[in-house]
Amino acid sequence: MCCAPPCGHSRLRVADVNEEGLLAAEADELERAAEAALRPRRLSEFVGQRVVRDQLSLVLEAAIARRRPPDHVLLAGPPGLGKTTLAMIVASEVGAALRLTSGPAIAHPGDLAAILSGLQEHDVLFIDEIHRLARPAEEMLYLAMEDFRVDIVVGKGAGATAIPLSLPPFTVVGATTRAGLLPAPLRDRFGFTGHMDFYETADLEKVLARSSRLLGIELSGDAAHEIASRSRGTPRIANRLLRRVQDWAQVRGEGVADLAAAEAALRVFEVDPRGLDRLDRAVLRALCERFGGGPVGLTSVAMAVGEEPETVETVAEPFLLREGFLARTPRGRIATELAWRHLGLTPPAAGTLFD
Ligand SMILES: Nc1ncnc2c1ncn2[C@@H]1O[C@H](COP(=O)(O)OP(=O)(O)OP(=O)(O)O)[C@@H](O)[C@H]1O
Repeated sequence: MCCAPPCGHSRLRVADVNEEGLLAAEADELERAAEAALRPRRLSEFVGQRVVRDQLSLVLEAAIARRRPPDHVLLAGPPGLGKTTLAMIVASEVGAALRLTSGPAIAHPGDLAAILSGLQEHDVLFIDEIHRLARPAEEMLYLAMEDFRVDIVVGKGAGATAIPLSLPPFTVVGATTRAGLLPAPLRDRFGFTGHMDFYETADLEKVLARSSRLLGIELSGDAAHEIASRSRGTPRIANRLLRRVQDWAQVRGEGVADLAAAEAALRVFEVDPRGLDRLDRAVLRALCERFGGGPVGLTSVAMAVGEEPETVETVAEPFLLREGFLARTPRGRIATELAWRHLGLTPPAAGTLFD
């Protein structure tokens, strides 16, 4: 995605992007549109995450009864579990408008001041990747969240003055994949934190059943189970795999997403029976084959697979850790015996694995 306006990148610059870049941008856009079409709009349509759903439902019902905007909400958890979807649901359940931004898009406090001063009463401001807000913007946000006020600084140096601007009551919904990186003063300003966890296979089957109805594709129960169990506990992945199974069924199959179609499509897209994809296997292969099973630092692993450390840490690692393919130690990442065996490699002799 391009940066916020102050970065100076004009939209016309897109014309300079090579064909591959353009195709990638278009593919991203299509992917986002397909994802948006499958988003639940109300809390009652939101599958799974029972604890967070019950907690949020209470917070929202109480706010509606008091005719007040809900308390600020922080949603923490790995990517693709439904944080953006829940932020949209918060706005629609209380009948408010939703404004969207993200930590990296707010480079200067002035960017945040512009967003805050444009808010209307009861708006819901969604800040994705809130842990990536720059420190001065973060401090401005504390004041806005607590006192509904922002200080606009006019002038520079000794002559600078702060003009206080009152804001209408509003709700911040922050999303983070790295709750531990949020400074305590910011964390404390959220009245409710929802900790989102990976979904059970049965819940993902329900997500898939709903999505297949919306996509107008016939999905058999065993195909739904197969797709769900290879989706790494993540609805975004489940929906994405469903669309690839739909492609396969329509182009190579009989138009029905049955078990044979699901297995064939997942083979084409290199999603293995444990749900590991190319990046997961590349991480494990680098650990085992290049670093002898570790321990090795995140940056070295990321360089070995040609990805950003943050991508490896937030996209591949949570699943690999949870499934027991990887362990984190103070000295770095290590591949477990399961990882070696999954790749068809012989683990080092017992007792030497974690040395
Ligand atoms: N509980 C759910 N029920 C049905 N569909 C869901 C659910 N949670 C997520 N989805 C679907 O998964 C997709 C990804 O969800 P969403 O964008 O809200 O995730 P996210 O946690 O905000 O991800 P990121 O952190 O990467 O921004 C959406 O298309 C949405 O339709």
